Amino acid sequence: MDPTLNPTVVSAPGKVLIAGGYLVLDPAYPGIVISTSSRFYTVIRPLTPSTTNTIQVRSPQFNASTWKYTLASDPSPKVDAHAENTSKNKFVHLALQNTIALACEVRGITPVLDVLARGLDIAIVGDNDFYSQRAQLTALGLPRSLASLAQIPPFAPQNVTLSEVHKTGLGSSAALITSLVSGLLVHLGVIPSSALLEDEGKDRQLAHNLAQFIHCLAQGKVGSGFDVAAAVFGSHLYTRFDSSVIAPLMGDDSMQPKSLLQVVSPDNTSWNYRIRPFKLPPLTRLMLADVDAGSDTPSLIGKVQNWRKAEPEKANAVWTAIDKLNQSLASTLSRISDFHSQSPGRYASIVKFISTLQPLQWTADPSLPEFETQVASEFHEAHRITLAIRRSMREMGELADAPIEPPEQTKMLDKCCAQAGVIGGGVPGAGGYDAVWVLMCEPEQCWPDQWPRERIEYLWSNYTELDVSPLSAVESMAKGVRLENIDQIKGLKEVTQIS
Ligand SMILES: Nc1ncnc2c1ncn2[C@@H]1O[C@H](COP(=O)(O)OP(=O)(O)OP(=O)(O)O)[C@@H](O)[C@H]1O
Ligand SMILES: C[C@@](O)(CCOP(=O)(O)O)CC(=O)O
Repeated sequence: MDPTLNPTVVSAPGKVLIAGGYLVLDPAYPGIVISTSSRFYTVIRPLTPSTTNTIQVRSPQFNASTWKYTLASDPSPKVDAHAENTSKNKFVHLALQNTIALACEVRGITPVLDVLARGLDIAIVGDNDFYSQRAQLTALGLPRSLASLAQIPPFAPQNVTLSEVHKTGLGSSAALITSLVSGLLVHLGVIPSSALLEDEGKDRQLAHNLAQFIHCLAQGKVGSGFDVAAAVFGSHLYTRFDSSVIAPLMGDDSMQPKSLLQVVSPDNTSWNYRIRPFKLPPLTRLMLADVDAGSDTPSLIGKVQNWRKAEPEKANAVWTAIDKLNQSLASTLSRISDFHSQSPGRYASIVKFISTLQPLQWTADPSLPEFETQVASEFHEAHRITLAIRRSMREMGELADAPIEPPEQTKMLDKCCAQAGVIGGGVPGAGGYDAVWVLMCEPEQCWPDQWPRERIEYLWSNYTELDVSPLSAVESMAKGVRLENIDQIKGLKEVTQIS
């Protein structure tokens, strides 16, 4: 098969941290991270016309976004950006440099040079959700609704450069790095393509460790890493790794690590992150919105860290209490999923029943049979815990003088969480004014205008105190990074073909 027609295509999902913001920076506390159906795609083919050792990277959704590089291999593999590139892309450059260096270490330089003999064309695109679609919707004269988002063509051009784009907080850089690094690992023969069809295994861990390190290097800091972990493994309960594992590669000579493999190897026991299985309960739906106010995440993190240093005892007490709630949320949602496994039919009918009732009424009917009462009570418990988490996060915000859930967001979230069929909601990740998440029942059928998601859409589109725009993402059922067939992803072939 002609590799130009049959490119290597790898996708990786975005993320939403629904519980554990700030706490997850400390290995003592896990976070609940949900991976999204919105993904980044990397498409790798030989370059036409073929140019030995040249790598062309294109982001066709953006203006002036093509970067060219040359691989020099003497004395060791080095990727140099062409002087005529009109901008730099540190994330892409570091991903190329380090993934190629690893491939040379694992396979030897000759097989890698063989793959690069015709040069490489790499196209990178992200689903529309990663970038705000407000301007597109306005230009098309469409209201801000899920139906309108479905009318925007896939991988729509943003008509700006990458540095000007308005991101929505789904973790574009982590998904981009994960899909690019994993795509290269497959294309250069470091891992077999079948590795990305399985959910677990050492090759997936290798992709994680390498992507995690490159993402830290590109960001110039080591965060908790939950975004890269979600891009690789899908939704899960995340406990962070100790940053000392990548310290040897984070110094000044980081472009030329001595033995990259030794550090990123899945056999390196210093990688101590923990990934515990988790997914949202069946017949529920996560809805996300981009709030056009914006917050500076590093400044929020700085304030929380300063407060923790200044008042360690109080901070530990607050964090212990929040962690207890976060863990109860995870176990309550998992118990709800177990009820579904026990009796999918009865589970479906109780979800339909509570979808039209406000949380207060879920457990009020004494005539419900025991199983249905138990399921409804667990849903109510999840509702109660999400409210308690929000209260505690607000308390932390007040103590640290950081607007983690600012009053405007509280007002809107309270309205969302009081709707019939809504389980809970919050400000994802570091919080602030950027975004909100809401979890609701999504029954198999419903009377017209009775879907919880329609109520939330209606509320958001008529909300005047904040500028709220829904995203189309739901939870990714396909877990983390995966191999794709270009013909099965709508619009991908057209947007990535070489013009
Ligand atoms: N489509 C793309 N093509 C190439 N590089 C991209 C693309 N999207 C993002 N990037 C890279 O990722 C960088 C943005 O990373 P940054 O860490 O600022 O975003 P982020 O925090 O992941 O954003 P968000 O969570 O809001 O999506 C860009 O400067 C660019 O280098
Ligand atoms: C505050 C923090 O815990 C979460 C930030 O999440 P987000 O980028 O706002 O989705 C930082 C981190 O985990 O790296």
